[in-house]
Amino acid sequence: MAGGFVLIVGPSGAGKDTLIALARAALADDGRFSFPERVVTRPPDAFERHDSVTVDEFRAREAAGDWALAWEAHGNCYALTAAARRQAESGLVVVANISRGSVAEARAALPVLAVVEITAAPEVLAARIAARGRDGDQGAGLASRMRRSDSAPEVAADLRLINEDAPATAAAKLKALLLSCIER
Ligand SMILES: Nc1ncnc2c1ncn2[C@@H]1O[C@H](COP(=O)(O)OP(=O)(O)O)[C@@H](O)[C@H]1O
Ligand SMILES: O=P(O)(O)OC[C@H]1O[C@H](OP(=O)(O)OP(=O)(O)O)[C@H](O)[C@@H]1O
Repeated sequence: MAGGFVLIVGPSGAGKDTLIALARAALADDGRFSFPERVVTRPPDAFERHDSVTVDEFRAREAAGDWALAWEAHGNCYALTAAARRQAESGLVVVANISRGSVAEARAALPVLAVVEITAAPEVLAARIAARGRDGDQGAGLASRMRRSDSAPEVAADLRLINEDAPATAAAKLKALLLSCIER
């Protein structure tokens, strides 16, 4: 089996973290998959398991070559680690959420098995972000996330999931795509 990344992208509120968490739970006993934590300069929260670091720590680790892919958005710095890349290179299917703007760079620099775009109608996104209530999800933060949805680049995705029904519906399709990566 050739390992590599399955990259999850889409606008704020589409359900990326939700579907990744459901797929991770469904595949928890399957050692062929990895769902590594991203490194983010955001305090720990209940919405996404991530490795929370300061900006200074992020920059120091960047200088040390610790990142496989890094980007900035919403006033935060984000990275996938070199350790995650080594997992992909050693044969695991590594599932991670990145920026739509980083897809081309990721395809050029990393072993990428598939890009999955999660989406939903703009009014659905706005309602979900407002209801989510994470720091930055209200007022100007909500407006900025919605503007970013509109201005994002077209994504060359291998699978597009419209997550407007129950989360389990799209999560089952994501799980099927992940298992198909193993069988290639
Ligand atoms: N299919 C769905 N139906 C209803 N609510 C959903 C669905 N998928 C996700 N949500 C909710 O929408 C909000 C945004 O989901 P989240 O996974 O944080 O999106 P993203 O990571 O793409 O920004 C969360 O509060 C989540 O519980
Ligand atoms: O360039 P974009 O495609 O707009 O994506 C920018 C960032 O936003 C999302 O992160 P985050 O989880 O912080 O935000 P979200 O939950 O509101 O999508 C996504 O995972 C990227 O890290």
